Amino acid sequence: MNQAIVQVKNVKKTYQSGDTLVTALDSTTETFNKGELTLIMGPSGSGKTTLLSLVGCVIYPTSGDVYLKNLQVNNLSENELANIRLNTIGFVFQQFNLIEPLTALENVMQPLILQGVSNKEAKERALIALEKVNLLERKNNLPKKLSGGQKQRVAIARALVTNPEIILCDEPTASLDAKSGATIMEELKQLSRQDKAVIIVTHDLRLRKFADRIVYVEEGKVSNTISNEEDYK
Ligand SMILES: Nc1ncnc2c1ncn2[C@@H]1O[C@H](COP(=O)(O)OP(=O)(O)OP(=O)(O)O)[C@@H](O)[C@H]1O
Repeated sequence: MNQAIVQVKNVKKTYQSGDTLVTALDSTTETFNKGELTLIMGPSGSGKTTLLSLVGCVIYPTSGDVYLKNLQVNNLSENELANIRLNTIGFVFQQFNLIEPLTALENVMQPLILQGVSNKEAKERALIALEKVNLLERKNNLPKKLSGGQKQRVAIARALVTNPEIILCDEPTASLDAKSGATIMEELKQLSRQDKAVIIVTHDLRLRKFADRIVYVEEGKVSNTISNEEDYK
């Protein structure tokens, strides 16, 4: 049975935008499980990235609670949250966010160096992560010498090199052609099968067939959650 790893309970997030208070997310309760690939879908501006940011301990809720492995995290300090992010969560973004002057290998080593792992061990583990995404032969390339799909695979290797239990992705396939996007999704699906929670914000309807569960967000609220048995397969 899949085990709950992140729970948001009755969370609300508002932003002050000039004179207006924007409610990005309201009255939202949702559980995310290990061993599952979950998509967060919904119209533009509906609150998807806000939900992902709360799950990723990147922002604090205005009200409500966030639990990560049964630890209430919304009362923790910025530093404590930074530690949780470094040790428990891997992030993958649409724009890859690779460091341009560093090679693929050095990019993947970065989270480990931040964790205080020795250079030698960081290199060994980064090579294993690059191998997992079939990119070992490109290890010495700078990002500008990689295709979009290859850059995203480096970003995935960087996200998984610390062996995080949660992998969060914001539009990971949006900059990619259909074939590279499908490869990335296969790799993310495989990671979910290694007992990780993989949570992906996307507009791309084609990704539904990879999902175990789809959480639909509309106007700042979860409108529907579908367990993806046979619906889209
Ligand atoms: N830092 C911010 N300051 C002010 N308003 C914000 C901020 N971040 C998000 N919002 C607003 O909150 C609402 C939800 O934004 P969010 O980015 O979560 O939506 P989304 O569903 O991810 O949108 P998209 O699909 O277009 O990326 C929007 O109205 C947005 O303008």
